[in-house]
Amino acid sequence: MIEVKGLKKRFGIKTALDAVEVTFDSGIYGLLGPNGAGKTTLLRTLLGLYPIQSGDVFYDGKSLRKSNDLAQNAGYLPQRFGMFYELTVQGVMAYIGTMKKMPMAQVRQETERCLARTNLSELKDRKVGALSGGMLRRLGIAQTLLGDPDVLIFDEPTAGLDPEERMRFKNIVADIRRDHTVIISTHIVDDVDALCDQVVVMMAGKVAFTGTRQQLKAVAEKKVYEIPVEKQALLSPGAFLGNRFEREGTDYIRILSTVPQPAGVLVPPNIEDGYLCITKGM
Ligand SMILES: Nc1ncnc2c1ncn2[C@@H]1O[C@H](COP(=O)(O)OP(=O)(O)OP(=O)(O)O)[C@@H](O)[C@H]1O
Repeated sequence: MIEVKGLKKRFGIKTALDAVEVTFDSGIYGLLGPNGAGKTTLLRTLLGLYPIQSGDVFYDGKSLRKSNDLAQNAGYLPQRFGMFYELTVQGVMAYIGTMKKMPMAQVRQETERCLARTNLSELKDRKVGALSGGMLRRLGIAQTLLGDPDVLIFDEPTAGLDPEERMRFKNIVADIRRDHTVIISTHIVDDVDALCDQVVVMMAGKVAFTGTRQQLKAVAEKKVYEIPVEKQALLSPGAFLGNRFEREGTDYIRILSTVPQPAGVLVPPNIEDGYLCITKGM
C-alpha cells in the first residue's frame, strides 16, 4: 500500500503538489487531471526521482525518506520513454533487468515473456533508433512489466498507440493480478472506464476526487442534459457545452448544468461527465 500524506513539491515559485493526500492500495487506479495538474510530479516523487520536500510517502508503512523499496519494486513507463538508439530491443530489456539487479537467467526468461506480451518478439534484434513511435511505446510497456513488479506506474501509456495496440495494452493491464498496485495517468477517460477500479482526479496540485468509477459518474447525476442544437438559445445561463453528436438525423449537444434546463432532456451521466463536473467545479 502506498500512502501519500501532505506531500508538497515546488519548482521555484511554482507549487506542483499542494498537500496531496491519497492512498493507493491493490488494484488499478486511473489518475486523471488537466495539463499541469501535478500527475507526473506525483508519480516521479513516488519513484524517488524527486526528493520529498515536505510531507511524506509510506510504502507498506515505511517512509520513502528512509527506504527506496518502492522504487525497487516498481515498473515505470515515463511519459516520454527514450533509450540509447544503438541498443537493440532485447538489449534494452537486458539493460533494464541489470538496473533492477535481476539475475541474467531471469532477465532472459522475462524478456521473452514481456516482448511476447507486447507483440515485440519479432523485433527483438531491431535497434531502438529504427523503431516507430508506437513500437518504442510498446518497448516502454515491455520494460515496465519486466520482473513482474508489485507496483506498475504508467504515465500516459496509450498516447501514440494505434487502436489495435491500445486494445492490447488494455488486455495486458486486465491480466495483471489484482494484488498488484497499478497507477495509470491518462487523459483518455475511455481508458479509465475500461480499465480502472478506482479513479483519482488531480487539479492544481491537489487531489480533487478519489473513488470508484460509479462514484465519479454519480458526481454528475442530474446535471447532464441532451438538447437539440437548434434549441441551444433556450439554455439557461451556467450551462457547460459538451460534445456535439448526431442521432437519427438530428444534431444534439450534451450539456452539463447545475441549474435545471427545461429545454433539454436529463440523461444518465458517464465518467467523463463526472470528471468534467469536478474540473469545472460544478
Ligand atoms: N522540472 C520542472 N521545472 C519547473 N516546473 C515544472 C517541472 N516539472 C513540472 N513543472 C510544473 O509543475 C506543474 C505540474 O506539472 P506535471 O508535469 O506534474 O503535471 P501533469 O498533471 O503531469 O501535466 P500533463 O497532463 O500535461 O502531463 C506544472 O505547472 C508544470 O509546469
